[in-house]
Amino acid sequence: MSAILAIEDVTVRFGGLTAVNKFSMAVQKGAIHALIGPNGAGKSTVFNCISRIYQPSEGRITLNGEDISKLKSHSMAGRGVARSFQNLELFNELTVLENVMLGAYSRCDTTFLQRLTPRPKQTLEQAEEILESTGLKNYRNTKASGLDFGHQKLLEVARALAISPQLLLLDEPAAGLRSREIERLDELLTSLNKTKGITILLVEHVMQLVMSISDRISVLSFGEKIAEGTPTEVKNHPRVIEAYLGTKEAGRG
Ligand SMILES: Nc1ncnc2c1ncn2[C@@H]1O[C@H](COP(=O)(O)OP(=O)(O)OP(=O)(O)O)[C@@H](O)[C@H]1O
Repeated sequence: MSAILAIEDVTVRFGGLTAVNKFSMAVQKGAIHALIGPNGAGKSTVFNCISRIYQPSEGRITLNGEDISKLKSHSMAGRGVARSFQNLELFNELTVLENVMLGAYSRCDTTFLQRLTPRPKQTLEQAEEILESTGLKNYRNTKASGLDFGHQKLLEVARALAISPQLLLLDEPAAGLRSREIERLDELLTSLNKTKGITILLVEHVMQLVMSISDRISVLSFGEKIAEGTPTEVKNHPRVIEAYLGTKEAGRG
């Protein structure tokens, strides 16, 4: 395997606060990689650097070897990088199908005029296929606002799939989901990874999902990487136990 995404010595400062400090991580092509850590550890900040919403103060980020550190966020879709957001960003008054179809137009390899002239057949067929694979087919004509929360989270993933991504960035996809919904998300992400070869990087607090689907996990605490490895390695790492439970003593308990 080779790295699809490499983060090298990235530091992010907000005024006097160092939110991320010399953070490095490599996501291998075809892997499911999770970025975890306690609240305020710097996970979303790293995510926002990758999707080019934040500019690192120092360091380099490469995608398939290309330095993307200076690119604008809208050019990421054209490079096959899709992301879902922590807070749902759906078009509530549009149907499930329309939401997915619109997702396809965030791929910015077209001019504005071309985007105003849709390719209905191609986009419709692709959207139907995504609804089938994400289990949303029966909700095709339901407004996004009419879905329950679990299906809205699935729709957020479905919309990201509309650009046929090579790398899918998911920001807390399991937040607020019930156990059965987490299992469904687990099956979906595993299937997207195994059958479509999509590399997935997720930030997530729900350990049931992280430990089940991840090939590799990186752990941030106070902006610094404290551990990295397989789920088993990370779960038993003393610094991870300490970061989550507060003290080494608590970790042993
Ligand atoms: N735009 C910003 N301006 C100033 N400070 C920020 C900004 N974004 C994040 N921070 C700060 O950077 C630190 C890391 O925040 P970040 O949101 O990346 O953590 P996180 O690990 O994603 O947390 P959570 O799990 O709660 O979402 C925090 O102290 C946060 O307050």
